[in-house]
Amino acid sequence: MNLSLLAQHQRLFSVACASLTLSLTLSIGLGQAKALADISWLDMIGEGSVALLSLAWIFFLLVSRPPGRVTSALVIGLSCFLFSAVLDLVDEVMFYEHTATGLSMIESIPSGIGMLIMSYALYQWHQEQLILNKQLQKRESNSREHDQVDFITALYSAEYMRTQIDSQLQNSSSPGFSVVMLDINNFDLFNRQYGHDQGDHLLRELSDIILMNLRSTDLACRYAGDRFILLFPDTDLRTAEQIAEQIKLAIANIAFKPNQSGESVYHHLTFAAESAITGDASDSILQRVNRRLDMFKQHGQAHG
Ligand SMILES: Nc1nc2c(ncn2[C@@H]2O[C@H](COP(=O)(O)OP(=O)(O)OP(=O)(O)O)[C@@H](O)[C@H]2O)c(=O)[nH]1
Repeated sequence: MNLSLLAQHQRLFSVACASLTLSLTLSIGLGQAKALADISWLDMIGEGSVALLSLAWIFFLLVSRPPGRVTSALVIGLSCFLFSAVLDLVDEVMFYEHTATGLSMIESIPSGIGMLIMSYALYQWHQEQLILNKQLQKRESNSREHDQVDFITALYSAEYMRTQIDSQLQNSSSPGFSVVMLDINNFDLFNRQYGHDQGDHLLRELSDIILMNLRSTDLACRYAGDRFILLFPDTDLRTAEQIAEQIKLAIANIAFKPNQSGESVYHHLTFAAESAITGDASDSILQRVNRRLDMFKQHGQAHG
């Protein structure tokens, strides 16, 4: 599990810990232990699960969401809820003679406030998701299959591209789409000079530049290693080549800074394009464009 986001949430982590500590201190400090015979174990299991799951939700939020308004509101709301859930749990094993009314008020108010804050956060999350969906459109086509995502670039894999090409072939009576395959030149040398991590970082940055230069209907996937494959629905070969040329130009002009140093490294791509022809299958069109790209690379040509 990747815990790197946790380091960016120290304040929210403290809020959750403070809520847990305060509720435990209050509920244990103000009460007296019940006799074992008076404890309802069924209630303990039910309320214990609510408290534990609230803690688990906070943990998963902290390790999976970046800092921001939505994350803060969700964690603060859940921490309020956790506060009430812990009081509720502990009063199964403690009884409160003099403070019962005060504690029951303290117990019910934070969970209500927590629910309100979380409802606000969920609405904000919904708004955030609408924006993210727009950005995701070029990463994914008609379906979402997270087991086909390449975790380095967050682009879909070649397998996903095959399914999307197949659906293009099935949906149109005469195929009217093009594909482009891009390959980074001398990526092996870059890996050897700056290390594999920097190579991964470069793949991510290049993916972002590729996406930035696509239209909302196009799709980019990682084919293999330093090869990317693009799908342009309803697009002729010439237009697809023009877009690929723009991507190539954009990448050639970006100064990549390995290890955040002052050094600038520029990258060049080779690409090949193919249009679908009658009788094509996803494999045949991918093989054609792959072969064409290999041919260009062998002859040192920029593109076809
Ligand atoms: N960092 C990183 N490197 C990868 C990954 N997948 C493949 N590679 C590396 O990509 C390199 C591809 O090497 P080549 O196919 O020779 O490509 P190239 O060096 O760009 O050579 P040309 O295409 O002929 O210019 C190899 O060093 C692989 O180890 C990855 O996920 N991350």
